[in-house]
Amino acid sequence: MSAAPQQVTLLGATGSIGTQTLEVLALHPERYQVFALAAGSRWQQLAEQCLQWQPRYAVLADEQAALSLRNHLRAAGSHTEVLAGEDALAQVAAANEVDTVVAAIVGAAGVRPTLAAVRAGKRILLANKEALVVTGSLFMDAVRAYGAELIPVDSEHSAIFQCLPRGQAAPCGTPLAGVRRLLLTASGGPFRTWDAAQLRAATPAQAVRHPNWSMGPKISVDSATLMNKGLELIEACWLFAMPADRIDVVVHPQSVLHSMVEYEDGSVLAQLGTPDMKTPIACALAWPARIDSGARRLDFTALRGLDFEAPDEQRFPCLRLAREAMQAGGTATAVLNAANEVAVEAFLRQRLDFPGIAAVVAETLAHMSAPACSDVEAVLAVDDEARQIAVAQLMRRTSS
Ligand SMILES: NC(=O)C1=CN([C@@H]2O[C@H](COP(=O)(O)OP(=O)(O)OC[C@H]3O[C@@H](n4cnc5c(N)ncnc54)[C@H](OP(=O)(O)O)[C@@H]3O)[C@@H](O)[C@H]2O)C=CC1
Ligand SMILES: CC(=O)[C@@H](O)[C@H](O)COP(=O)(O)O
Ligand SMILES: [Mn+2]
Repeated sequence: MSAAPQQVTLLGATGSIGTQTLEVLALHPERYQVFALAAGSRWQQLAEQCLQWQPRYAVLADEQAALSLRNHLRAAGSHTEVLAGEDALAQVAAANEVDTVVAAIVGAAGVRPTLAAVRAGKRILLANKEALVVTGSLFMDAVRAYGAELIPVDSEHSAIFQCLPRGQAAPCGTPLAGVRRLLLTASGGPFRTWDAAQLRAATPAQAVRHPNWSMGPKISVDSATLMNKGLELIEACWLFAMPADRIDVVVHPQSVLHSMVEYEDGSVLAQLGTPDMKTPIACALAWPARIDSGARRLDFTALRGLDFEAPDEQRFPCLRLAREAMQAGGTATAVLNAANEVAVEAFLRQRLDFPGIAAVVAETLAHMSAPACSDVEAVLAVDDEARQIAVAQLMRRTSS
């Protein structure tokens, strides 16, 4: 007898990870059913997805956009119930009927809905790295306390997860025995070979043109500054209970080798594949089983070589800032993330130049004490304060 299909809630359905998740789900209708689709405000995109997938619920954070979606779906004869607001995101993440929650909202906006899924003990497929960067130990404590299952979707963390002994990966709480260090690969982004003068003139259109991956605008800019690798270093610290000084970053411009685990005996295990997020998404969905992802297969005879080099923290200081924030502890990583979100948004709106992103993050960190917090709402209050300080730093820079 075949098992009943898993019920999936997809947070961030209209985004890059969200749409690629639906592509994978479409290959396996016997294994997965969509229970809820959720996004921020782009109701037309969500409407199309709802008409195709007929989920029980559709949720938009934006109330006005939810009204438009409700009217549209009613007129089209859809039975999908439309909900609005942050509480509704948490509701569909925690609903009893749901087995798996794909956490693919971008930024700290994903903290509360993702934690709702954690507290309901769901199987969580985590793309929303910022949720972990912001809440860190509170997030991992909740995973353990509520018996949730956490499977990484981020390509590097999926690679590490696959290279660790099966069944012993996150959330272990202590570094795995026998593991010496983790090696995170970085593409180096679109500006890998650019000098300081070129970086000062870099435009948003150039920054979002990633050499290997097709992704949303925020993470694409993070890749260009190397803040993405900084956020991933913090993400790896929490997921694999590794201190920051046992995680190295190595630039690998081809993005074919997605990260590595070095063991005490000198063995280094790596996971390889074409740069296509459908592979880690399918891996997380079916883990420990393996299913077709629809990704193009890796043709070794077509590879022109795999290159590796050290990251340049002079030109790309965000990686160092992230490592230092992790080592500082308290809520420093929440401050780093909040300032980065403000600065990236300003850069995308052409209100800040490219080097200004790292500068605003550094100045915000310097202006805050970043105390340790014992609950998530207190961390989110620090996030809020950091955003206000980052905006003040932005205004100071643009008025001088
Ligand atoms: N794209 C990729 O290849 C990878 C992404 N990730 C991570 O996955 C996450 C998503 O990235 P990506 O898909 O690129 O981002 P996108 O910008 O493409 O999509 C973001 C999604 O989040 C939704 N969203 C934004 N704000 C809110 C909100 N306040 N409440 C509810 N939903 C909201 C958007 O809805 P709307 O469309 O309505 O605005 C959209 O569905 C990020 O944390 C990123 O770092 C990790 C590895 C790879
Ligand atoms: C696909 C994925 O996981 C992204 O986080 C990707 O790694 C970004 O590439 P960079 O290595 O350039 O940050
Ligand atoms: Mn990644």
